[in-house]
Parts: sequence; structure tokens; C-alpha cells
Amino acid sequence: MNKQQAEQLLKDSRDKIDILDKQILDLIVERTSLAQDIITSKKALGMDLFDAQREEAIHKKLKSMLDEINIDENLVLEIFDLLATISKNEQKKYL
Ligand SMILES: O=C(O)C(=O)C[C@]1(C(=O)O)C=C[C@@H](O)C=C1
Repeated sequence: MNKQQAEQLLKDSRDKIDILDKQILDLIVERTSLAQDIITSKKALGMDLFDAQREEAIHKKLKSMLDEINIDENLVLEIFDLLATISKNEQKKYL
């Protein structure tokens, strides 16, 4: 690969990352927007905001999906734990 090809490949890759980052952000916003309905339901059902069983089930599901995928499982789980934290912080606004 020559220098020009390498520069083009880097640019193309970064352009794709920019598109994916936008999609990821949109999905985070969409996931977080469910918080109000979730906490409204939980209040009506007398449930706590934190649901350890549900978070454990999400971990289990993710681990199984990551079985065939060669990326760091613990780091991916950390990302999803952060998503749950964002949701919990959002839910707290409606307590
Ligand atoms: O499913 C719920 O009960 C939620 O509140 C959502 C969610 C999540 O973001 O995945 C957040 C907090 C709970 O502890 C469990 C899961």
C-alpha cells in the first residue's frame, strides 16, 4: 500500500466511523427516551428503579451474543452498564 492509498483508507474509515457514531448516538437517545415509560410502569407496579435481575439477564444475553465475536467482552459489558446508568439517571428525574 502506498502513502496515498493509506491516507485514503484512513479517511474512508474515519468517515464510516463518523456515520456509525451518529447512529450509535441516535440509538442511545432512543434507548434513554424509554426511561419515562419504564419508571411510570415501575411506580404503578411498586417496583424499584434498580432491577438487578434484569441487568443480569442483559449481561447473560450479551455474553451469549458475543460468543462468536472476537471483541473484549468485559469492555462491551461496561458500555451496556453505562447505558443502564444513563437510563437510571433519566428515570430518577421522574421519581
Ligand atoms: O428494564 C428496566 O427495568 C430498566 O429500568 C432498564 C434498565 C436498562 O437500562 O437496561 C435500567 C435499570 C434497571 O436496573 C434495569 C435495566
